Amino acid sequence: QLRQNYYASSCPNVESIVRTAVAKKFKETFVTVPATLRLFFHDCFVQGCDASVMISSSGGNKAEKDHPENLSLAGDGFDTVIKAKGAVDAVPSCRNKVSCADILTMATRDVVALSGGPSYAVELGRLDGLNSTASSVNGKLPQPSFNLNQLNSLFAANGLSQPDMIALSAAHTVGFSHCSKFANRIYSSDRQNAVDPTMNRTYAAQLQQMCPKNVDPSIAINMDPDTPRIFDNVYFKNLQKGQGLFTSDQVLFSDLRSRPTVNAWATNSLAFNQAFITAMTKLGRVGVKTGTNGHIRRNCAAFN
Ligand code: HEM
Ligand SMILES: [Ca+2]
Ligand SMILES: [Ca+2]
Repeated sequence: QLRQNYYASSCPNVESIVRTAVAKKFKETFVTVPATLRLFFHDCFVQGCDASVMISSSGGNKAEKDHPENLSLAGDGFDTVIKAKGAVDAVPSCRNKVSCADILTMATRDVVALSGGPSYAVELGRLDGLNSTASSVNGKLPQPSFNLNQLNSLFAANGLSQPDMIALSAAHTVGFSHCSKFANRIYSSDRQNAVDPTMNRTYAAQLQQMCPKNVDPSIAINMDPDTPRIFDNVYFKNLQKGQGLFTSDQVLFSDLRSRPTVNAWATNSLAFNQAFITAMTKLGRVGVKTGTNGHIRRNCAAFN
C-alpha cells in the first residue's frame, strides 16, 4: 500500500517542506545526520516503521525510547522529526495529514543526501503505530558483538538479505559511538590478545588513546576515522584496512562470505549507492501499519 507521491492531493508540497526543515536543522548541527538515520533504523526494526520509537514514556508505560539499547539515540534525531512535523502542520491543508513515520522516512532520505550520500524517491503511506513498550525492543536490535550469522538472521527476520545488511551497515560511515560499545576489542581480559586480532594495530592504539580504560561514559568518538561527516563508501575501505569499529563491522570483511561484497563496494561507490537505496527502500517497508492498525499522530511523541 506504500507508494511514491502518496500525499499528492492531501499535501502536495510535503517533501519540500520536510527538506527545508531538515536542511535548517542540519545547518545548526551535523549530528542531525547520524541521529536521524539511526532513529529510522531503530524504529523500523521494532514493530515496523511506525514512529513507535518516538513515543515518550507516560503514566505506567515505559516506552521503546527508554529501553537501554535506545538510550544512546541522539536527541537531535527526534528533534528533526518534531521540527519537520511542525513545518508540515503549519500549512493549513497539510495539518494532521502526514504521519510521523513518513516524516521520519523523508527526513532520513534528506540527511543522507545532505551529507554526500545518494538521494532517492521514498515510498509513503505509513501510519503511526498505537503501541510502544520498552519490552518490545528485547532481541530486536543487532549487537555490536554480532557475527555474520547473527547479523544475517536478524536482518532476514525483517525481510533483508545479506547484501542489504552490508549496505545498511555502511550507515556507520557517519556518526559517533560511545567507548563502551567497542572496549572489548581494545582491552581484553585475556593478556595474550589484548587487541582484537582483526583490528589494525595503529587504529587500536588511537582508539585506546581516545578511550582510556576509565573514560567518561559520555565520551563518543567518530565511527569513521577518515570521513566522519561524509556519507561515502570509505566505510568499506576502512574494513579492508582493519579499521572497522565494531565486531559487527569488521566481520563483514573477516568472513569470506561477505568479503567479496565489501571489496566490490570499496572500489565502486555507484554500486554501493544503488545497493544502499535498494536496502533503505526495503527497510522502509518493514511492518508498515495501515487501516485500523495505526493513525496519524498530532504529536509524534504521544498517541492521539
Ligand atoms: C548491522 C548491525 C548494527 C549494529 C550492531 C549497530 C550498532 C551500533 C552501535 C553500538 C552504535 C553506537 C551507539 C552509541 O554508542 O551511541 C551505532 C551507531 C550508529 N548506527 Fe548502528 N548498528 C547496526 C546497523 C545500523 C544500521 C542498519 C543503521 C542505519 C541504516 C545504523 C546507523 C547508525 C548510525 C547513524 C549511528 C551513529 C549514531 C549517532 O552518531 O548518533 N546502524 N550502531
Ligand atoms: Ca517502530
Ligand atoms: Ca564517511
